[in-house]
Amino acid sequence: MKIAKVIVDVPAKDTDREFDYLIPESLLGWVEVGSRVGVPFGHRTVQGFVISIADHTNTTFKLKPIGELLDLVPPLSPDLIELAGWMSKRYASNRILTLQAMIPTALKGKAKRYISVNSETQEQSAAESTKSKDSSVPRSIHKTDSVLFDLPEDNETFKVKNEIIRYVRSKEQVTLDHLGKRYPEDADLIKELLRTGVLQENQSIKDKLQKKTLRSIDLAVSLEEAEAALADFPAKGKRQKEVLSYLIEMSSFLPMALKEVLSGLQVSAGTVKGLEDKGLVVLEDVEVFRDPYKGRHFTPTQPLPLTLEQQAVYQKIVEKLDERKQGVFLLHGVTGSGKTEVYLQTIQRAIEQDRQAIVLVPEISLTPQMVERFKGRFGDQVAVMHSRLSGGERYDEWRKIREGKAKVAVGARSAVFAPFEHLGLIIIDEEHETSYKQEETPKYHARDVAVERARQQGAVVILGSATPSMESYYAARSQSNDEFAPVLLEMPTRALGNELPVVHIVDMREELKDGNRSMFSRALHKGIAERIEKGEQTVLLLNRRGYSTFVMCRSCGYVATCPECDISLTYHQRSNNMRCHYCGYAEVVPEVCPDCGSEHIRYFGTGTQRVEEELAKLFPGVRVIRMDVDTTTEKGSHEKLLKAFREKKADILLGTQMVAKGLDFPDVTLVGVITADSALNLPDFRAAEKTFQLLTQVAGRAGRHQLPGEVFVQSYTPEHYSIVHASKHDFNHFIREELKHRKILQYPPYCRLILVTFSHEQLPLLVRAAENYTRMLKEQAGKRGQLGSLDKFSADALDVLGPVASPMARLKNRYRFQCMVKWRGDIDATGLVRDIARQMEQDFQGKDLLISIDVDPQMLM
Ligand SMILES: Nc1ncnc2c1ncn2[C@@H]1O[C@H](COP(=O)(O)OP(=O)(O)OP(=O)(O)O)[C@@H](O)[C@H]1O
Ligand SMILES: [Zn+2]
Ligand SMILES: [Zn+2]
Repeated sequence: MKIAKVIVDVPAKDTDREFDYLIPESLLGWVEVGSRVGVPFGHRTVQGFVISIADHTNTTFKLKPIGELLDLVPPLSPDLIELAGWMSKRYASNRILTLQAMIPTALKGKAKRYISVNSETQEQSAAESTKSKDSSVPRSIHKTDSVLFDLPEDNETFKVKNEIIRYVRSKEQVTLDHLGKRYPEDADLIKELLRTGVLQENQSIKDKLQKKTLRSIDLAVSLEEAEAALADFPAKGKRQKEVLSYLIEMSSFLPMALKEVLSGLQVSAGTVKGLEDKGLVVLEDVEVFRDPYKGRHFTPTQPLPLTLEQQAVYQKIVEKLDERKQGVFLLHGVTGSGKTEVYLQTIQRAIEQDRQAIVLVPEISLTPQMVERFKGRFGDQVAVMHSRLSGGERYDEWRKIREGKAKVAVGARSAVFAPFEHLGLIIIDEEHETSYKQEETPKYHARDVAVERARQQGAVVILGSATPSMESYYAARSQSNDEFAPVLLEMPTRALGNELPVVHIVDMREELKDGNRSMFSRALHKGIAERIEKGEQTVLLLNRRGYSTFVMCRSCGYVATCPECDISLTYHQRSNNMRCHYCGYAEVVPEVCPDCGSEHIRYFGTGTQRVEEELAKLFPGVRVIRMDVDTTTEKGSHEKLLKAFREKKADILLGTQMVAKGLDFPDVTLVGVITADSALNLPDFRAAEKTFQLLTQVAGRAGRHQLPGEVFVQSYTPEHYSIVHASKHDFNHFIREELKHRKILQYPPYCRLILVTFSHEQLPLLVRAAENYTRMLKEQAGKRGQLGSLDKFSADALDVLGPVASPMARLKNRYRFQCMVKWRGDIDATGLVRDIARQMEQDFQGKDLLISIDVDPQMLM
């Protein structure tokens, strides 16, 4: 009797455990660790994952059998199952949600799957056998029948394989179930055919794969013809002429959404219809979801001879790869130092060892430029996984990996789960990026998952950045008792030998004093004007993240902060006060600056749109591309905008932090940061770190090629150490100072955090629950002798701040409160926090209290 231990898809506390099911005779040999199955649960059938197989059960009930097997090849491998167990524990998350996070959405639904013969492999294997097999073996004449027909039929295995293939081909759509039943004895053969890709699983997920279209407008004639038509446009058609001229101007973005043109120019559909009647434009429904890489040609690249710095780093990594043991490296290389080339060549080595590699990049920098560098070197062996692919596209890429056709997976956070069987290398580019932390359950950090996965598989991890996170750098430097603390590798100069750009800090208080109330300082204004004249390009950064605003004095730069937590107080319009989001401290907004007495004190925040308007006023006729959440919602728009900028269709690229990363444009010689303060004053203990990173990254966009670069950073607090050190490209001094602050206030890396958020529809009940929780947590920790403030140098300690109202105090009709747990040492803080949460949820059962736990949170707002 074989028993499968199954985690079922019923995300609730009391179902978050293993359930035993009998493996029925017909599925013996098919159900494996990692299989997805349908099992009876109460009165219904639910999905589940097999996490282990045993010979006996401890249950006294009569076991129910597994109902069906959902995939012939298990979507998860045993090592991923193990990883999921580790994740649930570390992040206090439901096991089913953790397992589901590892597979593409397409596999989560009730998709209908069937088997077919893979037409590609069909020809391939036929060709291969032609090459290798001895000529006396008869070959089939019919191409369709050619698979494996070259193999001697006296071999029983091949006979059966051929029969299975013939059978599948004879049917339109054979379901998995059907095939399994028909060949009950030959599970292994079918599996092998699937694994080698001779047979493939297809699925029809109707709702997910439906194509979406968008009503779009395009020129119906060539650009020249359109320009000619514009020149002698009848005087009556002023509106039509406007539209035509706009389309000509935007020609590199065509086709574009019709509604964008209508609302942008404030014209009616009739006007556009007029142009259509004249045969100048066409309206059509354009498919919105398209494979962004389909049909694209990637120019093949060859490995570059490495610079001395690259060579030294490469050597160290390869030595570790050759040992086939876990190794973690922190590659600290300045912007333009050629980290990517190091990635490419170490991947090459992993491939030569017959192992595979994962490259994680932040979603936002997963641009074609980035993809191109990997596809250019490794061609079709690269699978790309990111959220902008449609469900079907993502499933296809995933399958390429599962079937062993891809050797390199490039993707955002979740690509860390790419189902490779012999993983050699995991690279995390821009390792300091907060987007590696998933904000929904399971709230995992891809960096930590990568390190754990590498431990399991004896693989190497490279954490690359020009501005490593405090956590990674501190771990590398202290080489603590943690045996997996990363080894620090440094590349302090640019690969092409050019200098890092000169960074000027502009004191905006001085501007105000001299009567300049504009958001552009005189220096930046002049810089932009010069670039426009010379035909060079400018990147302008306006960091405006989230909804948070703070109160600042424009005369002296004073910002109200919490006396306890040293983070900026957040302005609340409704109550006209300012609050601390860590501990709950509040005060009213002062009328005059407490520091200098000026009246120029108020809440602060500017949008990109306002900057754009101001640019148009200051530089008539200037061509600006604005890149922010509003202009990049549509798929591919991000890329289109960057392409246009690269082709020099604009003088200025203006945007939020998306313009800061990974761009490599030769003609960008000026970078301006409109106000560094909006990053510096986020209510987050990482604000200074984020500011330093952002300034360093964006400065790194200037002067990367022949032309030298120049950077202007505008600020009301120009003496702040994050700004001063960023302007000198001085990571070491910055980190020293930042660590000092962290140590005094006891923030990571000197302790770890857990954010616990409570939500409920009724406020009084919620407050009571949050208070109870905090009290219970303190009591429990006290009992264990762990409660204590962290500044008393105890090795093991736990402290609780709050509860306070969350920054987003109400969401979807639910009130939210939170408390922050700071802890350090060998104690199982996560377990404690989780156990009390479960206990409380149980006590409040039916009252709909939700408690969410975020271990090592990145977003504290
Ligand atoms: N060994 C080399 N020989 C010649 N050129 C190189 C070499 N290595 C890198 N380069 C070039 O140097 C430039 C910068 O390299 P790359 O973009 O990889 O730097 P990076 O460290 O990833 O920078 P960033 O952190 O700013 O993204 C690129 O144009 C790249 O082609
Ligand atoms: Zn002031
Ligand atoms: Zn506080």
